[in-house]
Amino acid sequence: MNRKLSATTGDRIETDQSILHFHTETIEVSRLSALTFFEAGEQSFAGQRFFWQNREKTFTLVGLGQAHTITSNAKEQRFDDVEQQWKRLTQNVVNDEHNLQPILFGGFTFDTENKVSGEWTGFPEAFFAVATYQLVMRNDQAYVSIHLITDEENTVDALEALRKERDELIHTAQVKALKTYAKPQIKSSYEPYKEEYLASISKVTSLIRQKEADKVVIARSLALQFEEQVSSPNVLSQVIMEQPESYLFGLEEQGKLFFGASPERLVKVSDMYAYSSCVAGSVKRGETVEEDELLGQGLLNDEKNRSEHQYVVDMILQTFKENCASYEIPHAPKLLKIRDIQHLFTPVEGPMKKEATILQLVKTLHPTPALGGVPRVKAMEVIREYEPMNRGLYAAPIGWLDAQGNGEFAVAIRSALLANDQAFLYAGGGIVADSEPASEYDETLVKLRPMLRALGGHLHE
Ligand SMILES: C=C(O[C@@H]1C=C(C(=O)O)C=C[C@H]1O)C(=O)O
Ligand SMILES: [Mg+2]
Repeated sequence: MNRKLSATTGDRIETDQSILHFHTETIEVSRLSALTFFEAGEQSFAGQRFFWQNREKTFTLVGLGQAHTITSNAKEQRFDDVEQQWKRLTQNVVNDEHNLQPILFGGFTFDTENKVSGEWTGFPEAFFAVATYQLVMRNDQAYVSIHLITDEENTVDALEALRKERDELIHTAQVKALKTYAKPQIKSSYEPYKEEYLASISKVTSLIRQKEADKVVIARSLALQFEEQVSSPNVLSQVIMEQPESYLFGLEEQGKLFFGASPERLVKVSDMYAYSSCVAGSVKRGETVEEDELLGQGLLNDEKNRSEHQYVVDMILQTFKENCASYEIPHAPKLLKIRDIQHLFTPVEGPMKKEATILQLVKTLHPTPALGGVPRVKAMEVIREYEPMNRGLYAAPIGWLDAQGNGEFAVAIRSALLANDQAFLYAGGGIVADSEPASEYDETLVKLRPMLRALGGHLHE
């Protein structure tokens, strides 16, 4: 049975342009797979969908269609811009006892000053959407909301049409057996600027030795050409099966799907309490338990990796000191082991100051030295000079927030952009004084592996 939980009708929102009404209505549904719900939108909403699941698998979010989009090209102001637009849009949305509010999902690009054209050309510096049909799965319960944001006064017919389509989508998702997809067939692959990448590691290392910077993260890409077009549900089904210990995300926009499986939390806010994580320093998994332990212990004691890690800890800690009333942080990193790789990991948390918000934390934290470098501005200049690509949403904040200020953003690493019958996979690593090109290259291969596997590849496995 689908139970009706809440309805707010006709909240007035005054924007600069017009008066918008934000209608939301939520029902509880008895059984639903998030992936089949995503798939149910294949006919009508391909290109306007999103998928999100947290690492703990306690919160899953799917969006079909766009009731409203918020974009910004305001450079450093894009975080404030999105925050203000979202506040204005939700100022009258009433929270119900189930805390099922409309959710805004999207991301901010890595670097607004990057002018390199390519697969990301035309993508806004911030892109967020409120779904027309929103599925939230929390604590084993599934809720489907419809959202209608319009300047029309009379919405009776429009809402009725949305309810009808909602029921059809749920029905399709519930009765359709989960498809098993064949892996995409790769026709060819290449590593753009491989030589330039290797040369840049030497150059950046020498810049660091000359004290021009302390740490700079340099990334590269891998391009795949498929035999035929690859669908979003296909690749999402692969990452859901293959990467259970990571944040899973997918965002369709401009006919492409940006997706990934990231182990790295940028920030989570729950009732004005903030959580972040320092993830930097890497080694592969071992073939045996013993080798895995040895590699892990080696990583914990490795000076080069500990220094990569410490820059991240120092910077995130500074942000918590400024934005939180107090904070907690362990004195030494632990190991974070995921399928293909192990990282040094230090969690940070603390109660936020009254004026702090999730998007202000995202703005202050991005890019952490795990993805940018130290000092930040210099590192960004070095990245622009030595990385001949545009990162787009790779290494950037991706996630969600609600109208109450709760939400979570991951760092969009272990990610790829799927564009019809092509894909671009991205990976990088933290360069410090004693980095070596060959081992950094190998580290990127390990980091490319999850997306490569999901896309039917098996290079270097
Ligand atoms: C840059 C990436 O990962 C980051 C760099 C790491 C490193 O250099 O050790 C480890 C984790 C991430 O913070 C990536 O996966 O592309
Ligand atoms: Mg590294």
